[in-house]
Amino acid sequence: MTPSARVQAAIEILDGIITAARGQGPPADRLIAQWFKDHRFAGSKDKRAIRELVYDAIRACGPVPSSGRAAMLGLAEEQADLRDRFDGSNYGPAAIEEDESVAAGGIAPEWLENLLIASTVGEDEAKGLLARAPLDTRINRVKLPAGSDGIPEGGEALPLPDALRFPAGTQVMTWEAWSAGLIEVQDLGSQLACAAVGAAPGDSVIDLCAGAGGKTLALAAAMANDGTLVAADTDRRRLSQLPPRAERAGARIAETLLLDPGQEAQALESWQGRADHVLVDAPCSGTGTWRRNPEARWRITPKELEKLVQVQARLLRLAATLVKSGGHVTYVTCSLLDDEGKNQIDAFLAENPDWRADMAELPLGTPHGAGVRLFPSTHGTDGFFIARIGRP
Ligand SMILES: C[S@@+](CC[C@H](N)C(=O)[O-])C[C@H]1O[C@@H](n2cnc3c(N)ncnc32)[C@H](O)[C@@H]1O
Repeated sequence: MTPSARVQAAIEILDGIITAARGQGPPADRLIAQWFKDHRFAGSKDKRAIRELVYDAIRACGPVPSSGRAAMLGLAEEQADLRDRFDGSNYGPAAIEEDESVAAGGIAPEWLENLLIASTVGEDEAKGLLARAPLDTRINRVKLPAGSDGIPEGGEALPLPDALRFPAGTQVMTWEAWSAGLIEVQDLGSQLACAAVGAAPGDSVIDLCAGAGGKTLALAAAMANDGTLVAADTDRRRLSQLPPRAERAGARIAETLLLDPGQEAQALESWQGRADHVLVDAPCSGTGTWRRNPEARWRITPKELEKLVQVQARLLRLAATLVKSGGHVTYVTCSLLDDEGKNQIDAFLAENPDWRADMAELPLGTPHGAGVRLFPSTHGTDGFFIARIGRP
């Protein structure tokens, strides 16, 4: 493909991504993969260049652009030589007309930028949300006890002993060590969230929003496969991905529990006041994961955010009923918005003055309210809020 044809391909894909973002359609990655499937003439170099153009354009536009072409012209404001690709050549984009619509830059739609500012996220921290993420892994101590061989070479050591960082794009999933369950792909921020729980062998632990089990597997490893570990979620599809992952990782103690939305407490009735730890990795806007899903900032709406905040508050209160005296709830969101983090814990502690903030000591994190925040720019992780509170 010519360089201009690649730009036109990226414009077409961006059109699909913009439509999907407005109508809650498939994520960008899936739309890109579909385009490649439908256009088999694109070679591997074409694919790499097109993917890069698409993601660069998404990152370059704060608000949702009016079209893929407007988004690409927005990117051309940063990468001036891109304008030369609008040459009207065969399969290339038509020449640029005067007064054409050019998508606005910025970090995110204005309402979201305002919320980030109100949540004291600085300009550099906000920009860092759109950086490229490296590839972090966790050594699975269930299968690779300390001192054993088999740890992949070349990884950068990180402030958690089992965390190793590789460059973005490293194909870890093709490695024998991954197939054998010796390592897991997991952002350092997620690993820190699991460390904050403080789960130990023999404990009873509930991972209340387990999804496909990324954190469940880390908890099983921290518990050395000894104790009780319930992985609950309302999403059948995500939860169904957990048992095969647990099998590969040798996480024998993980048991799944599918919840009915709105009926979670009934399904967990037998757990009232019994758990040592409950992890609430709450559903959230995902402002901390824009490095991986930059188009997520075009998808979220104020109304959806409001609904998420309500669900988070409900799940936090449910979690509190499940822990025993002396037990802990660890509340985590991959968001930097205070409404989804600090304010949730502040409100809970105000309503429940007998509970106390009892944050675990972590090697990274900026104190924020009763917990800490992690920033891509400062800590090299996804953005997170993590707090741990204790029942008297
Ligand atoms: C941030 S994701 C969890 C990611 C997962 N813990 C991991 O480490 O891979 C939030 C999860 O909350 C789940 N969820 C949403 N509403 C829920 C509810 N009412 N009760 C339990 N889980 C819920 C979603 O299905 C989603 O899997």
